[in-house]
Amino acid sequence: MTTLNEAAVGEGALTTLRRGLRLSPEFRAGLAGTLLLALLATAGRVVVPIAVQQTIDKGLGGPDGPDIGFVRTAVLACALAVAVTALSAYAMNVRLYRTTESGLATLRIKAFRHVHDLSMLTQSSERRGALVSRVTGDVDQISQFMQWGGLLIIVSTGQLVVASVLMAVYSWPLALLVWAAFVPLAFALRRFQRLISGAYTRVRERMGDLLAVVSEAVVGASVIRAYAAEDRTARRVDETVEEHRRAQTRAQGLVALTFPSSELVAAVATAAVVVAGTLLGVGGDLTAGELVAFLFLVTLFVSPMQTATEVLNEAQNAIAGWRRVLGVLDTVPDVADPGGEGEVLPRGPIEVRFEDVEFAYPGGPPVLHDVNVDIAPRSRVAVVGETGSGKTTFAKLLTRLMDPTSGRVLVDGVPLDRVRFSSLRERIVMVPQDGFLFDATLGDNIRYGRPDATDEEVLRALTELGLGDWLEGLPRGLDTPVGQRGESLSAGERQLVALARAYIADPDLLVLDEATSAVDPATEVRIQRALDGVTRGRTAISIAHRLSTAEAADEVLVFDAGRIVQRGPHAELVAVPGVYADLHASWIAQRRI
Ligand SMILES: Nc1ncnc2c1ncn2[C@@H]1O[C@H](COP(=O)(O)OP(=O)(O)OP(=O)(O)O)[C@@H](O)[C@H]1O
Repeated sequence: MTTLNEAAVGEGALTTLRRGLRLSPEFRAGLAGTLLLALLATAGRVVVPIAVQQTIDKGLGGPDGPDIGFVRTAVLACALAVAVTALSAYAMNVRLYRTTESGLATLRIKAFRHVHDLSMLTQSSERRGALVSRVTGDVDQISQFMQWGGLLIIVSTGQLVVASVLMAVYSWPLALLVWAAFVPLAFALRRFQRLISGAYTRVRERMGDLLAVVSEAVVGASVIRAYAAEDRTARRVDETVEEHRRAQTRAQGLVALTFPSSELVAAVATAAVVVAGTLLGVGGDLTAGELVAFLFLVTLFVSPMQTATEVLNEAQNAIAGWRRVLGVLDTVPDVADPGGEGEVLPRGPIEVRFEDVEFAYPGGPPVLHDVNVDIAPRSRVAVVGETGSGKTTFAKLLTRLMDPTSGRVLVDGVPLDRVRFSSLRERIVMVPQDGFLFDATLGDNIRYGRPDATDEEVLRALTELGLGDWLEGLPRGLDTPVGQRGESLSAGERQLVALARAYIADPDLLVLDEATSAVDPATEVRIQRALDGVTRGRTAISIAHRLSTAEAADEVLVFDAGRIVQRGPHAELVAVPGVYADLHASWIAQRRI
């Protein structure tokens, strides 16, 4: 399996919501308490209309004239209710923020760990940045809904129900009038909501385009300058900014339409209530207090309607976010750690064996065929071949960055997929062509190979690799910052750091993908010296791009179109016509250039 599992995309919104909520148990913890507070906060709002009605009808318009004592009691009760409402709303929000933040933190950690567990193959087949956005952007979308929208749906529904019931209690004909006015609005809002959701999907797509164009322009700045393509690039950036602006304006225009339409319906409903209420009042079916209270209730009834579109939108976004996060979590890692049940390799130089190994990248043709090879412990092997012949694929299978399509890879007689990851990563280390450096000091980057190494150990390692003089030449020694991706160092120096990092990790099998970048003669000598030091005494398999590595190796494996076509020491191979002799000839020719 290489791409992320998208099964969640096809499932219903409620199933996604249920599965999403289950991922963060914190959301459920204390939910009953939060709901109780929400209920209090909602109930408190209807106290004011009731108090106003009682004050008008009984306090001011009572049969014996105004009753100041009653008014005072009503006002005090009202103030108390408002205070309880405010406190409940505060407590509810605090609880809500706490539970959602810890729930989302759990979700982020789960998603991030899982991304980490996915094989290199799955990771690299995803669009760059898409995996990161699933852990960040998508979780943020869920966060907005959980902190605001989710509860608002509950509170608003509660408010709608309570307001409706009270309106019906005061006067059911007036209540019917209000509902009749709002039914068409509810349908219109549903339609609006679909349009808005579509418009915001386009805004997000345009935003994605914009980010891609801008980041490409920043990352590729030197190429853009070299080809004097500033104007072309600026035009492309301008166009994507303009498209994003247009999409955003359209979406906001639609949102802006929803508010006046509900305002308009609310005004019509209020006017109708005033006219019909007055007529009912004249007929003796409604008191002045009841009419005023009813008007308050209409306001309470309207506000959930006004926020409904936005809340529904948030809900849709959150469900889309959960679907994408679930897509990550549903993807089963194809290179799985056998964990505690797996085997731990004993220390000592490793023997490697490939048995009938075939490999094809997903959806592609086979790129390794019938690879059978034994590599003795402590031997230095050079892997050579034309570009695309399968050397890197061979190295990735050897370090279990992926598993063979068929056949087995064994280390010290144990199938690689039976070895615990912790043991595997400790015993087998790969130095990739571009040994990624982190934005930290030189010392920290070397220590990445063994975090508990002291400065003395790092210094000793550098000296043993013959790099003491290089270090002395650096102004701040081990404290020299290497910059982002190590860009403050030269390409050759970055290779030296990568070698020192591997050396300090002290593996028993070293897999090296030699860098192809040309370096100055002094650095070349240092790299050569460091390479000798780092491979000495261990099994070392190098994808060789330099003649010297092949010459120094105990054995050379020659790959051609995914097969090992020749193997043996350099001197033997170079003496017979074949792929190696041709390769050797081209190396020699290059040297002369
Ligand atoms: N991630 C991938 N997805 C699909 N095909 C791939 C992938 N990586 C490599 N290939 C294909 O597999 C074949 C072998 O590639 P590989 O990288 O192993 O060759 P190589 O000998 O290491 O080449 P080079 O010396 O240029 O690094 C090539 O045909 C390549 O196109």
